[in-house]
Amino acid sequence: MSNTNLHPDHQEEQARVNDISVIIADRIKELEGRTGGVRGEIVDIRRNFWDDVTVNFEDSAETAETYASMKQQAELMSERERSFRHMEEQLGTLKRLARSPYFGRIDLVDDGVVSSKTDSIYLGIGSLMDKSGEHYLIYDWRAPVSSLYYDYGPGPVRYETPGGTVEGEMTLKRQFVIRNGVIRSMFDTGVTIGDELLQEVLGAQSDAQMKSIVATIQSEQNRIIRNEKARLLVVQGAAGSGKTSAALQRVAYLLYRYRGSLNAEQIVLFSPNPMFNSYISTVLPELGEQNMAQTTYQQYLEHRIGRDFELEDPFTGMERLLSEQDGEGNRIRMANISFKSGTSFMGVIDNYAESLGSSGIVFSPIMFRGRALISKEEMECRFYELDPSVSIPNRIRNLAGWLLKELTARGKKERKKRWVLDAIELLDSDAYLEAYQELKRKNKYTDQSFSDFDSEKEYLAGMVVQEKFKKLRRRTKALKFLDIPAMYRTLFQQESPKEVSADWEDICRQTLEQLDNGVMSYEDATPYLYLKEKLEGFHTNTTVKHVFVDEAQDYSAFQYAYLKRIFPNSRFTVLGDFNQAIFAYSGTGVGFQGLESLFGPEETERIELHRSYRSTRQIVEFTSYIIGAEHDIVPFNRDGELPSLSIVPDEEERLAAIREKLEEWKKRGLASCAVICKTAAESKSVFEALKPLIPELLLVGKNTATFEKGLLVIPSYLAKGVEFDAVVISDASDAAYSKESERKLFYTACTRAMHALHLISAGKLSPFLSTSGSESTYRVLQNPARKQ
Ligand SMILES: Nc1ncnc2c1ncn2[C@@H]1O[C@H](COP(=O)(O)OP(=O)(O)OP(=O)(O)O)[C@@H](O)[C@H]1O
Repeated sequence: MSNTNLHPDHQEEQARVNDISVIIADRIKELEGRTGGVRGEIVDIRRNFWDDVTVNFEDSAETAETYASMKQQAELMSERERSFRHMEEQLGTLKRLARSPYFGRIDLVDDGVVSSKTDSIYLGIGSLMDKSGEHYLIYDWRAPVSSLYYDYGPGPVRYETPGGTVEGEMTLKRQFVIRNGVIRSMFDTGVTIGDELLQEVLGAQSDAQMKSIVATIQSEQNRIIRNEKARLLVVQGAAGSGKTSAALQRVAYLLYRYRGSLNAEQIVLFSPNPMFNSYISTVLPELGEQNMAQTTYQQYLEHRIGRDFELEDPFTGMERLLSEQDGEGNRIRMANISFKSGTSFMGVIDNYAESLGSSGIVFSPIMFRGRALISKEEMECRFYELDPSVSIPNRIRNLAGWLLKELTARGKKERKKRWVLDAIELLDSDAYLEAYQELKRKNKYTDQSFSDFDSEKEYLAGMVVQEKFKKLRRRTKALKFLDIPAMYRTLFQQESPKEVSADWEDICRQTLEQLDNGVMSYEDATPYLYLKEKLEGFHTNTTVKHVFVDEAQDYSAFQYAYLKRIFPNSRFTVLGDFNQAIFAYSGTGVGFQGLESLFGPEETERIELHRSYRSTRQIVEFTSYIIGAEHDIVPFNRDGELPSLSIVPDEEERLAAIREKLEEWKKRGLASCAVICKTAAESKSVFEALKPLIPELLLVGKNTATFEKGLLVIPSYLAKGVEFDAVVISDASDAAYSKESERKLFYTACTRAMHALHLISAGKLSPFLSTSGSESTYRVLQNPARKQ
């Protein structure tokens, strides 16, 4: 990094930082005072709430007045609370600015201004005005003018503002690293922002949490962050090209740009696994914004259908496929997965659902005390009597209304039954007291003991039946009288729907077997939900305005079509890399690549990122060969050691080599080192063998909720999206990675390394390492690591 002492403007810039620091400190002091005052007011309002409200319920006029006065007090309190929250947010931003007020400066000469005065624009993570409130001392990085910093180097520039296009000349572009009020470094840059600063940022060690990249956003990333036109923004980017980073800064940008009309709860991010959620959780708060809603697609499925079935998660399916040998069973399973991932299966379900409009809906009888209180036949009869031109969900709702009425009527009949009389006798005295009070309130007590006894019994019988029927009513309201699992099953007992799949019969057999075991495989879950919603009505979420899908290559075309349907008012930003499409159901990323058809080309924009920032140049060159993309992926120019490979004779040596590497890296001070194994089973066995020798070793599994630094063993498919200082690929042999379907998995695993990558192979080497030309991208360590 350039030496700041040499920069001629250093003193002047430091003086400005000092001035700004004083202003920020004053503002903080003043705001803290005001915040304290508002806090006190809130405490007072809460404490005196009832003193300040005139409570009188004597007549309707008094009651209305009481409510009005309560409402007024409540409004006053929530207004105070709102301004308190706002001040707290401002305070948070000021405190962050105090540590590092800005990271960039651009000098602009506006072409349209006669005097051609140069404006110096300083960029930080929040804005700061001068005392008059008329001039910006610091511009928020998301302000329109700040875009110039990311998109241009010195020279002619243009940018859009709400008032139109502004053209001008950038005469200076300067970067700063300021920590605790002191300029650590500053330098003037050309077109690309801060190769020097980027070098430093990327060369640093990884963290348990992802960092914000606002100081070094690259122009191609800026296009993603500030895109406002596309209904569907598709980002295809190489591993480590900053897709997740761009997505998170985009959320921050949108929250700024649409402040007032968009809040964090209206943005949803689908992420690959729960651990990833923890990994990215600090980026937005660091930028002074709240986190968006985060979920995994699996969590969503579980929430919607987890009670109907044991839902297989994608990782279990993955583990099964990776561990299985090639064979007919596996071939059918692949055909099954691929068929259910496509939208043609959606068409099959549409046709099936339509046919259910005239016959075939399977109802579950409403059972009570071992008998059908309302039979399937009754429901069927009632349903198919309804006007067939009305949609199925509306007819179902109508049927539910009828069933609820029937439950009331049949409940009344039930009151005379022996079991009710028996239950009344077992009631406690509170129930009797309640009956007495209720009858008295309704003036049904006659003081004639016989009829009083009868009314009481009748009342209690009503109570008993009502209590028992509660569950039936609840289930009816939840439309549980529809037997969706049976209908989904029937779908696979049909004659082959026209030209759907040559493997239809095999697919049916395999699916039925699985359903009979009570397991819903991952590839069935969305189609099942789709059928369910076709019949019950779609659970759409109209409040969400932006959906982000990270690791977008892992979603099937079917899942995308479904997501579009449940978020009808939303724009979509999907970010993925078809070279990392490792799940069979993603059809090697077909759903992702064919996304244009979702909204049509007019509403879709596609941006490609070819530059990779995560790893050293050597690692990027090595990994690019694995997928034959050596000419497509451009490494950021950061040097490191060549990836290395140990060829070892046996398992024992393999473990010794892993241990040796981890110890070497630990000594070098690399804080996060991962041993990436192909499967969870292999991870467990490596972990168990090494744990006694390396006590701090951690095992990451699909349920691991937080991402931690340290020495980890992790299965390849869970390492998606995250990164480590150094990575050992525990088994780079032909036995582990040789099938074409495993190439992307191998690539994904290797691309997790930032600074160092080591591979170990016992036995024949994976063919993915022997692409012609790739030999020079790694070095083979001749001596196995084992120490005697
Ligand atoms: N403009 C940038 N400035 C600084 N760091 C960056 C920039 N862009 C990306 N990075 C860094 O590069 C690394 C990879 O970024 P990120 O995880 O967002 O990439 P990705 O495309 O989502 O990767 P993958 O697909 O492999 O999961 C991160 O450490 C991130 O901080």
